[in-house]
Amino acid sequence: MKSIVLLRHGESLWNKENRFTGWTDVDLTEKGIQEALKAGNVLKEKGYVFDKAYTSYLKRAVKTLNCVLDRMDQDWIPVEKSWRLNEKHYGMLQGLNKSETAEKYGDEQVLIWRRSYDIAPLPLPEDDPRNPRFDIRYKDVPDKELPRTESLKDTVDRIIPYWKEVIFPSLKTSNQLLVVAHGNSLRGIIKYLKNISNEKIVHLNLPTAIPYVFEFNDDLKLMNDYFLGDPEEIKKLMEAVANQGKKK
Ligand SMILES: O=C(O)[C@H](O)COP(=O)(O)O
Repeated sequence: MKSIVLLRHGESLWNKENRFTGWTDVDLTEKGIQEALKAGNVLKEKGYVFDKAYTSYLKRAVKTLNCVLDRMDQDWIPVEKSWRLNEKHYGMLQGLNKSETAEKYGDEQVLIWRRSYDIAPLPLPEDDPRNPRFDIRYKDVPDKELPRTESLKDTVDRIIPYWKEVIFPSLKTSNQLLVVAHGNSLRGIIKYLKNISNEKIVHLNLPTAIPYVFEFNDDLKLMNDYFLGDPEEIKKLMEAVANQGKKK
């Protein structure tokens, strides 16, 4: 069986402060580093040997990947970074506290901004210094492809071509691949892989740094998917993520 392991980064500073992050490049907390190292231990214990890893341009994902590979003593494997694996762009919500935003606009509106398939938060103004066009790391990305906000659909539209053209085809010549990315960019990939409806995807909340394994047969057909960890604990972590967008 071939497998692709999807992993959300460990806790970031803004996860800890419960702020919308999106494309803001915040670092991991100490807890986030420990979570990433733990994920590395789990993958090592299960005997994973990755042929290649993929991650985003954001340091919380890059550093999580580095911690995982360090723990596995697989620091040497080829790694490809792509802006296409970045988190959903959260537009004008970036930096705001999620539960304060729920106090102001209501839980339901925040759920729409966080989890609906095709509704995006208000965009950053064109001249906002946070517009990715002013960030040197995106200098090779055509301006029209750089978001100032995104719905999950927009995220899927930029990520799935990369999945189909780069990540998935490399499974033909590999056995195990690792993708370290973000809560919503991974929700987009999972929606595509499992053909989850626009309505059902609202309820998927990914915990930080819990490996999610997708197994494929030799014809690259998806056979099985499961998290590595205690199901009860994972359920609680998922509920905690869902609750981050509610009033206190
Ligand atoms: O960008 C963010 O704020 C997080 O990475 C994901 O947040 P969410 O769970 O609120 O979508």
